[in-house]
Amino acid sequence: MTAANLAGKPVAEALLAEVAQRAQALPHPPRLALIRLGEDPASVSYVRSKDKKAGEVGIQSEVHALPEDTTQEELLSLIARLNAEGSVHGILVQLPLPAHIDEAPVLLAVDPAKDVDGFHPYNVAQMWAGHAQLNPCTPRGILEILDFYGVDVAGKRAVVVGRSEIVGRPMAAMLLGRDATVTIAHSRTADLGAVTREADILVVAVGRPQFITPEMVKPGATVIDVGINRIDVGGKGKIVGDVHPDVAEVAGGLTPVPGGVGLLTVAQLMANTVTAAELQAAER
Ligand SMILES: Nc1nc(=O)c2c([nH]1)NC[C@@H]1CN(c3ccc(C(=O)N[C@@H](CCC(=O)O)C(=O)O)cc3)C=[N+]21
Repeated sequence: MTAANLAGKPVAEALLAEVAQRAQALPHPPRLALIRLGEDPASVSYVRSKDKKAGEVGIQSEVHALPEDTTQEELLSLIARLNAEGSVHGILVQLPLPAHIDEAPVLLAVDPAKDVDGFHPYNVAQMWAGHAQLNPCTPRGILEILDFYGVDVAGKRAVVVGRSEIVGRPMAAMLLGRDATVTIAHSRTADLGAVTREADILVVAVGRPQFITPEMVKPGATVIDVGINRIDVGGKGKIVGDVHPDVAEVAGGLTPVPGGVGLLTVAQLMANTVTAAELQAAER
């Protein structure tokens, strides 16, 4: 068997086309503020691609590139200013933040209505309660992939490997919201392979290259690879996922890396920005 390639591109294109239409229909163009501290190359590149994609779908974006040594107070005062600015609909603080910044108060400072990452504790609680308006981009984008390729979720066994606040935990909440039977596995899970082999839908977000091998996968399962690991292969940089390529021989469907989930993370950020703008327009 060889797994269907669950490519992100057609899914992202369909979502972005809908987003562009919704942006057009608004009284004012949606506006997204992207905040980044320091010059971490991955963060620079991610923020650049978000900024570029926004322009393509009619979202006005602005990058606030602050120095690495920006203080917590300075960052909080920028967020307060953007919260108060009525024409700004979405605010994203790129993670990870430098070590001297305390992340929790920063996420708490973003107006929940402008929290296009879905990381504010109010939005996290709404999500677990099953009625969030703004969901974290990566797991929400994964639901778009499942829907696009016709993968049923209700009643299925879903296993999420990884318990991060930005992927694993919200993914579990959203799969539960779609009536899956959900298990969260992690680095301390005993006999991980026995757990992952139960999965009809296996979502892997552990940040370890090629960690999931074929014998850990139920034949025919849908496997979603969230990993983006930059590794060195014979002196050349290469991006690989958390799932070993041989898994394609047992899985029913597999997302590629690159070209899979990452594309949906960015597309879903655009969707969340338009949703935030729509909700704020309705408030006035
Ligand atoms: N506040 C915040 N929100 C985020 O949403 C957020 C963040 N911080 N910090 C870092 C992670 C990572 N992330 C990705 C964005 C785009 C791709 C992406 O475009 N991937 C492409 C290209 C891969 C590449 O060349 O790097 C692909 O998978 O094909 C991946 C990952 C957003 N994140």
